[in-house]
Amino acid sequence: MTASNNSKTNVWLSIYRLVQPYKTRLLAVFVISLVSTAITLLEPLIYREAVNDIAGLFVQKARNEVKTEMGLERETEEEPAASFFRNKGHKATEASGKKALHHKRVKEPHTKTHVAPRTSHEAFNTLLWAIILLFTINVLGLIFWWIGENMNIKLSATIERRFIQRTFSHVLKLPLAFFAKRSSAVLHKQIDQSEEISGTVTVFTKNIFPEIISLAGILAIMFWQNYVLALLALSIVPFYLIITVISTKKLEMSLAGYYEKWEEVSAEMQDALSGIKTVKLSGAEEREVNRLDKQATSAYGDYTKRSLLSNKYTFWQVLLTHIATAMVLTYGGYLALHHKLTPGDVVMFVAYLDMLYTPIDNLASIWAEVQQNIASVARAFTLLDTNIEEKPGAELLLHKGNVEFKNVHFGYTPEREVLKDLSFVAAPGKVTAIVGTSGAGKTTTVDLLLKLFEPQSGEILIDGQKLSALDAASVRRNIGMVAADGAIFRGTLADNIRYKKPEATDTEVETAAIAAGMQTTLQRLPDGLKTLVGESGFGLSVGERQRVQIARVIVSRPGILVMDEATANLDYATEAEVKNTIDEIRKENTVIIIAHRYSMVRDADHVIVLDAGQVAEAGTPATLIAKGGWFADFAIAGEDEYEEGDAALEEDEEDEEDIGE
Ligand SMILES: Nc1ncnc2c1ncn2[C@@H]1O[C@H](COP(=O)(O)OP(=O)(O)OP(=O)(O)O)[C@@H](O)[C@H]1O
Repeated sequence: MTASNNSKTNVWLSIYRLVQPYKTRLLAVFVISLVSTAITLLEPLIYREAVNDIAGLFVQKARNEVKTEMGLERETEEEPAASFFRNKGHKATEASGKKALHHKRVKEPHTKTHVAPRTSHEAFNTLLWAIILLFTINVLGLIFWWIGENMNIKLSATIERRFIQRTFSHVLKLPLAFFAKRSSAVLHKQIDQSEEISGTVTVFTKNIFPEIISLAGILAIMFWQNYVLALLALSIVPFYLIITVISTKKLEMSLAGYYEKWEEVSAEMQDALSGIKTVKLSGAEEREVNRLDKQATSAYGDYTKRSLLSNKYTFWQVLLTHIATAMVLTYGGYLALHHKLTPGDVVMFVAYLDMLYTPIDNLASIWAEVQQNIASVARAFTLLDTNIEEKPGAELLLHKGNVEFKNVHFGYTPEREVLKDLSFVAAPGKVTAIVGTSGAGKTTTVDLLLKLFEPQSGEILIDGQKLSALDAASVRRNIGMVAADGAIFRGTLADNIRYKKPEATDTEVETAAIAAGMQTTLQRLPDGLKTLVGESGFGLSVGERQRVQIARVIVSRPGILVMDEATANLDYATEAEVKNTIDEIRKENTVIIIAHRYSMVRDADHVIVLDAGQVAEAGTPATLIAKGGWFADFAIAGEDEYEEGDAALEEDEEDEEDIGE
């Protein structure tokens, strides 16, 4: 089996697993769709009876004319309407009753080669019954279609919902390294294949299986009625199937690239829209449009090529059906002229022929559609096939929160080691600061602590428990992380603050907000904590967004607090407020601070200076300043900046006082 066949089998297996819980409902949709399709198979049989009875009227007329010529008694004809009312049990006149009784005779049946004579009232009756039956069949078919369609819609919605839930929940559990290589827009499109999946599933129960069964029914009736005509009608089918198979294969081949290009187009748009401010400030609108245009032109090119190819095959398919109809009409007409077939049989055959190609046509187009859907559904299933690397482990039993890195080596890629033999301890009840040049590996260090990545060698311990053996979720529950780029979600400010601890009370949320220095923000907002914050925390300044994140961590009362550039966007006054909160927290917790600003680490208990993934200096701020190394320079530069900031702050306060006076 080739790789592509193998992956296709996997997709079908995955689809099967997905729909298995809905077997009974799928079966019900199938049976109802089958009834609504199968019921219409009776139509041509009714046409035949009606056409033959009307033809029988002419036979009767011809017979009477011959009898008149020969001087024999004519068979009396009755007014059709009178006959109808009589048959329906209405009171007819005594005379007409007697007349009817007199003419009551056994209806001679039509045979394959002979149309039996019919009186006007017999032909009228048949016509009337044919109309009633055709109407009833169509209405019943419509009712079954309606019921089936309603059931199908509900089932599709359930399958779509289950599929999107499964894929989304799986993707959320994937390790962070997985997301680093992918655009979120592409991922979003890959996850959202719900319509295609339900379309693929229900097309089987609603269309494919009922169409196949009706096809078998039509063939059986055709062969039963006249196998020569049936064979003639079918002589075209092999050619039709060859075209269908070729077209499906060719159209399918062009699909994978086509989908990839579309994902690129939407990723391109999302990138530009999410970075709209940068786009505008860089005057890059035109460039972005041109970039999109290039991607879109290529995607549309593929789309057009595919559609033109599809039209070409449709043309040949339809032409073949016309040829088949012409052949059946010619031979059927010939047989009818030679009294070897009744006109009703010919009409019936043409009607069945029409019905025969409809399911073949439908099956071909449905199959092409399924192939199309499968290609995109396969992309979603590849996501599901991506292994959840976050292995389950033991629950972290947090005691005091002692963090220890022991000879840790780590690299994002095998070629480059980012952390080299890193060892340090962050003790409980103390603030440990990690500083160093940009790219030294500070964020990587805390990402390893949060189990977002696994070290290649060495060990990380929390209260003596090996991180590698612990459950990632339980580790993250116990560590509060405030990052510079943390997200604000759509919802109220309070919802955002209790994101890590949904059960937090309103008072807890409010206390945390105040501890994070949000008092002024809350006074400014009309609804306070109930204020809705939009996408990406729209309506909040960068500093305010950072304070929300600090409050989020404070409310969750983590045993270990990690702040990665958490106060970078705060003014010195707010930073001082946050530091007071940290001072409170540090009494019982382990605090790790990563900062580029000296003011944030000057009161730390222990400082680690990282340089190219290694500890270059370590000790208290005072000892490191005394040593006169990198930290000493950092402190001097930081003090100057802090004093400037302080002076600016004092000036602002004085100005405000002046205005107040
Ligand atoms: N997902 C990633 N894939 C590959 N390399 C990465 C990834 N994330 C970071 N790096 C690289 O690892 C190195 C350390 O990055 P890290 O973010 O830990 O540095 P940092 O000290 O926190 O820097 P900064 O102070 O600028 O935030 C950098 O050279 C960076 O380019």
